[in-house]
Amino acid sequence: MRIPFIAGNWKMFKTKADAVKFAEEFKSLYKGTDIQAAICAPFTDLEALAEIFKGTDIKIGAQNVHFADEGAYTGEISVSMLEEIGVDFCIVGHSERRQYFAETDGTVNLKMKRLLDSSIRPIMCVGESLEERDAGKAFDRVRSQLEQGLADIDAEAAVRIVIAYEPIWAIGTGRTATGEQAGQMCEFIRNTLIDLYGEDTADQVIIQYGGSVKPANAAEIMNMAEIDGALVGGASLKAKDFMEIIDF
Ligand SMILES: O=C[C@H](O)COP(=O)(O)O
Repeated sequence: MRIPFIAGNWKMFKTKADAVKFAEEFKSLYKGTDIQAAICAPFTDLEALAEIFKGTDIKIGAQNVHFADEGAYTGEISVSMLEEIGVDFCIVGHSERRQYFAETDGTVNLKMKRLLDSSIRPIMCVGESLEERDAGKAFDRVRSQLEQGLADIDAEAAVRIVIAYEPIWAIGTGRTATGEQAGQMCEFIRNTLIDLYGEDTADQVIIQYGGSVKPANAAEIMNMAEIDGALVGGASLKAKDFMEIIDF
């Protein structure tokens, strides 16, 4: 039985003061639902969010992590540093990190393995560009991201993974994939997971859709059979909008 999971990804928005304001408002709106909710915030906001959400079901997530335990990696953050402040989830391989920070399927795989060896659950992002979609290569691209990102990860670990399907052409553009397009790719992801791990394991993996999810289209997306949740960018920045998505 998969518990639906809706996570906000704040990207590089919100100072600590902004985060505290959001969290207090969101906590007052959040009445507890059957949906798991989380906010993936900038590193500098995480400790404050952990403190405010303590004792609630609202989880917190980071947006990136380094795969090494420690070392001379200026500007990086380790898994233990995140664990120490009570982080529950961590996004890995978001298309913006692939595009602007040279994240590759190889580094995604290293980060996935390091996180799966910790208490933090990874949210691994996959998705094709518009050129790939137009060239009929969307499914090949996503399959290759899954195969490489999940290389050498066994079924026992794989059940803790969240996969977020985020078509790059739908991120921040207002151009959402239709429920049918998103549902079709998420079904393909489930079938790929069946090939890699067998039905029992694949059945337990949460698959989210991300890309211009808003209160107005959340129900259409969430009602697709193989979509278990959403990774929400822009619309997670306002407590009321994010709550409306969770209450779809
Ligand atoms: O991680 C979230 C996605 O990049 C979607 O962002 P968006 O909802 O602003 O399109």
